[in-house]
Amino acid sequence: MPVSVRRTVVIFPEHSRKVSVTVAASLEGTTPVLPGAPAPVVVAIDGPSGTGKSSTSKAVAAKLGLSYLDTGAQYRAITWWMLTHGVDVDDPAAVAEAAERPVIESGTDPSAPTITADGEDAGGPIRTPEVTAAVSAVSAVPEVRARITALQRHIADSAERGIVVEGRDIGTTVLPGADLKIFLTASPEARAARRGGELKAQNGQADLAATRQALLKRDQADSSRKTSPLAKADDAVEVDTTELTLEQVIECVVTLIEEKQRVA
Ligand SMILES: Nc1ncnc2c1ncn2[C@@H]1O[C@H](COP(=O)(O)OP(=O)(O)OP(=O)(O)O)[C@@H](O)[C@H]1O
Ligand SMILES: Nc1ccn([C@H]2C[C@H](O)[C@@H](COP(=O)(O)O)O2)c(=O)n1
Repeated sequence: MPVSVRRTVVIFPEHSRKVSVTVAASLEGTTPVLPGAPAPVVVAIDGPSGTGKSSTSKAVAAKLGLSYLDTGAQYRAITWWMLTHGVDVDDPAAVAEAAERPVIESGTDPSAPTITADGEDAGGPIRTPEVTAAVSAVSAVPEVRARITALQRHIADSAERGIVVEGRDIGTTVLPGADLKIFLTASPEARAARRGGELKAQNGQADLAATRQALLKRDQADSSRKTSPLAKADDAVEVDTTELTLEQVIECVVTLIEEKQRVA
């Protein structure tokens, strides 16, 4: 819950002038909004699996003092809840009927994002192969999308300093009025190699061909569903990350945001 704290903050250091302001800061450490701070900026980052959305969005948000929302984690959390509550995830009617039941909560600190379902930490279980295999089917159900989209808009509206929201349909559907829209891409080979690197670190081995197949299968399901499929918004900036390091992608997005803020 927000509390009021008095802090002395140097707003114009170049003039050695200290200005004392009363700022609202949350006990969880949310950065306060200061007079003269840039206007809140809303950034949508979309793209297929393994293009670097999460890594880039988290780092950019941390650098610029913005909130961060991983919308894929929300779809994974509702999928995990359904799998553990006996809902048949291959039956769209059963999924639709259960869509309102779990309470899904996201923590938006980019240095420690969290996700819970009915208060239970879902951060680990949502990354299991079972959830990954079922999430495209669950997230295709319109009732699930309506519920999660409303939650995402509420979180974005509440972000005082601005937010980086990453997913598949943020620029097209969730936040069509975002200040900046980025669409990340990369070749299937590059994406498989990146995911393969993660799997190797976890299990000591990785089957690159199978990883590539699984990525493409999920892309196909996410791009072909009827309700808000994975798609680039007409006004999104496309960044092909195939030949870029993660640091270069982060720098590119930070520069695009700063340019937007300068002209705003
Ligand atoms: N430009 C890059 N060069 C090399 N590796 C990268 C790059 N961008 C991201 N990675 C690595 O690729 C892996 C996948 O990145 P990340 O999870 O950010 O992708 P994503 O688009 O969010 O995927 P998903 O949609 O499946 O969650 C991570 O291990 C990350 O460190
Ligand atoms: N805005 C979004 C975000 C995610 N999804 C679905 C489709 C993905 O396959 C799945 C998991 O996302 P990831 O954790 O891999 O980013 O969630 C979606 O439909 N819309």
